[in-house]
Amino acid sequence: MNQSERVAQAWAPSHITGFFSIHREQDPLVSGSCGCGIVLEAGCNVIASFGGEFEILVNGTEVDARTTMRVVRMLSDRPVRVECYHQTPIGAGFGASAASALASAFALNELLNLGRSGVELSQIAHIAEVEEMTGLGDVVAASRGGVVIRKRPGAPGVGEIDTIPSCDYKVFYLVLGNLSTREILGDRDTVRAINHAGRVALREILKKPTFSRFMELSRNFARETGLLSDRARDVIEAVESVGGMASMAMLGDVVFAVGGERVRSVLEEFGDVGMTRITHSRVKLGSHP
Ligand SMILES: Nc1ncnc2c1ncn2[C@@H]1O[C@H](COP(=O)(O)OP(=O)(O)O)[C@@H](O)[C@H]1O
Ligand SMILES: CC(C)(COP(=O)(O)O)[C@@H](O)C(=O)O
Repeated sequence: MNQSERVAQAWAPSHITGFFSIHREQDPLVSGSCGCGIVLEAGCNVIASFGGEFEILVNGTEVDARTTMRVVRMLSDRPVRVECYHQTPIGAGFGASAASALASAFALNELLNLGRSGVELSQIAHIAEVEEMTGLGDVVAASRGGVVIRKRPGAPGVGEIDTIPSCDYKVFYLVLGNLSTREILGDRDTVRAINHAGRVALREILKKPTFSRFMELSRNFARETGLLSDRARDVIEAVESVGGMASMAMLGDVVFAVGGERVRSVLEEFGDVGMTRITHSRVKLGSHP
């Protein structure tokens, strides 16, 4: 196979944040977020190959994927084609931009024989997310897997994280609408509300790091920040009425829920229900079903 025919593949998990606080410094490596979230079996597959020009396709369509383009420019000075195939919705609080940035970094490292380490590549994806304001803590979490507590902000290898011991719970989700992370992170009043509620939630989860406590604190966070839409609140109450647990995926108008088939039935009354599960997998080479 000549070099121009080479391709490299990587996969990274998506991630839903339940609650967070924002920490922005001059240096993107020490910028990020604190909080807690769940890493998902559904993520993003990336195929990298050589091309006549720099090209990024997202689900088959050429788009202005600035976060991923930053990753490309940090790793390659020759034209490459990066194809991102998402297994979760985009712009809906699933950390899709982070998953694609991570998987792109790993695929390009393989394609170009760069010899970078996992932490170095994850830091490049984190920098791209922070500088494009499409995320703060998703890369850190997706680099670890499971239910990840971000105790101190910063890129992989810089921030401090821990985990909540958990099973790979089945996670249902209902997409009610999209939110722009960039817009929300740029709104001063919302950021102030997020930081206050996020600090309280982090303090509480560290006292009792259990999955049910995470879900309870996430729901309270969504209410206290004013980010929870009326419709999402109705959905969460309906899930809780059958003994399930639910909250809002940050930052998307999306409800995520756990609690078995009775929860799926309740959610189906409100619209099309997606399903994935928590995973302890993390970014890796190759594709992932
Ligand atoms: N490869 C990519 N795939 C999807 N979105 C991308 C990609 N690269 C950059 N983006 C940008 O990231 C945005 C989605 O990021 P965000 O609003 O944080 O939501 P989420 O990360 O939860 O999907 C997209 O609207 C797009 O502008
Ligand atoms: C919540 C958010 C700031 C954005 O998440 P998303 O919209 O999925 O990119 C996340 O990056 C985090 O730091 O927890």
